[in-house]
Amino acid sequence: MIALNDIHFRYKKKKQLFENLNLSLQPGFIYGLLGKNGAGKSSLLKLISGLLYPDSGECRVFGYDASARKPAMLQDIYLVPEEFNLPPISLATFVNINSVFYSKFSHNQLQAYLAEFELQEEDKLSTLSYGQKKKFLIAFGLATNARLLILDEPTNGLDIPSKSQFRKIMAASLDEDKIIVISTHQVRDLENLIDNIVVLEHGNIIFNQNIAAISERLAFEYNLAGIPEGEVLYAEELQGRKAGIVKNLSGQDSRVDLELLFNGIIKNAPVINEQFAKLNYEY
Ligand SMILES: Nc1ncnc2c1ncn2[C@@H]1O[C@H](COP(=O)(O)OP(=O)(O)OP(=O)(O)O)[C@@H](O)[C@H]1O
Repeated sequence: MIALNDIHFRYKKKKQLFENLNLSLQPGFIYGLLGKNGAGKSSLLKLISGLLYPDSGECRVFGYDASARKPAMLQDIYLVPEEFNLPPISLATFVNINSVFYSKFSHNQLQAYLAEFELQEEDKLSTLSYGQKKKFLIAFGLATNARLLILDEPTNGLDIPSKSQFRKIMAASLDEDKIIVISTHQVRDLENLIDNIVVLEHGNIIFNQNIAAISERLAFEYNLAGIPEGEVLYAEELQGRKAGIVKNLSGQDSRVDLELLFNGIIKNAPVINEQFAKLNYEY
């Protein structure tokens, strides 16, 4: 489990980014971390992986203090960053150098992922496109079998077939011990993949719910004509019509539209959160 307790953090000469931030992430789930540019997603991921230290509070990863960066913790974390510089060596050499840090690294799994992403081990990293480099890091990260896999904008640069391969591979790689955190702007890429949505805004967690609760409480409509105003929680123009989020009064689970949900949360989080107040109380 990962627990962030009362985290305070600011970059030098910048205003406070996180103040009293609390978050808990459980094994067996894929978390989607969403937020506008500058909301604090990458900073939060760096705090979790011990690359940034909180000014106060603590971040515990599988019982370890993340900022201590103990080897036992580090071998159980893999972060695929949004931006990276890879050395001009072959994929195979990169794997030989780096796999030793991960005691559960599987060369067989790596080969299967590389084949899926159509990458050759003898290719030089410097000759790969941005999307191919990203796919290589994702494949390497999965093959580490780290219990915490963090992916910052993983689908950025991936073509359409690679995005669906990515979703398939991610879903298949999750087991009850693993926590996968995916940060992205491309919310549609996470559809049918994530179990929980965490939305950050100006360093605050403004929404944190699981998909099952969302599909039970909210419904996503592409034509709001005829829906009583009191049931509409969020509306936006979509191809000349009004689309939006409504209260789910049908008793049936809805199909969650992550883009509408994200827009609704950013526009009016309290109204959306209100729908979950009873649910939280019940638990
Ligand atoms: N190294 C840094 N030094 C100073 N300020 C930083 C640094 N990195 C990020 N920030 C600031 O912290 C805030 C959060 O940035 P962060 O990169 O965590 O956001 P983000 O949600 O990942 O954004 P994006 O979606 O654009 O990648 C921003 O205001 C940013 O300017």
